[in-house]
Amino acid sequence: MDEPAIREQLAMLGASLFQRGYSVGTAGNISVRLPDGYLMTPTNSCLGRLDPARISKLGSDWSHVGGDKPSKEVFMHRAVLTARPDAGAVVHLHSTYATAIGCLAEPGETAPIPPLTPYFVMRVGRSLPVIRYYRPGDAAMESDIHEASRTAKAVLLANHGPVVSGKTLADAVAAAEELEESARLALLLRGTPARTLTPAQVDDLLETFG
Ligand SMILES: O=C(CO)COP(=O)(O)O
Ligand SMILES: [Zn+2]
Repeated sequence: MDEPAIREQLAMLGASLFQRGYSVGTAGNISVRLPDGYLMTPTNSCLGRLDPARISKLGSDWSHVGGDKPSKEVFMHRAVLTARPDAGAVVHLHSTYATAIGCLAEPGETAPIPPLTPYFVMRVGRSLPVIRYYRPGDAAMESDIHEASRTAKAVLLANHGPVVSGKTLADAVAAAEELEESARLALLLRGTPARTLTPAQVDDLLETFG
């Protein structure tokens, strides 16, 4: 896909996430890797009303080269895209159930959402590291997210929300949706003796689809 088509797709998927309640107000941001840099949603923009022509463009050195002023979370996106050379896009949301899990007093460090269903394992993977709270836009979060992203497709920012990568923008969006549904299941089943997938079943999924 060329850059104009990716801009259109970004606006279309942003609107789709917004319309279905995965993002409210001006929460969340999305980035896409390009051959000559990155596209990033503008700061304070609503994912439901992105103008393809005004989406921010950053050069390969992450400097702002076009469009509106980029998201304040450039450091968050840079952390993931530099740690994961295979990742083509990053979606950050404040989706309700994943964020709720990130607000638990003890969400756990690496597996705040258990492997309840195959698609969670296939889309998000084995681990979901929890990153300690940082103020939105704080450049200090970059090293923690970078380190965790070397081995995890997605991380959960405590008291803030998920950050999910994918090979393509469509993959990253699908993984963010799957993560939210799994968080919802995990909270629905909280306190109920649920059956999770076994380590062997998780291995089988990752060997087959990973
Ligand atoms: O989700 C957000 C902050 O974490 C939204 O910030 P931006 O509007 O700067 O992208
Ligand atoms: Zn945020």
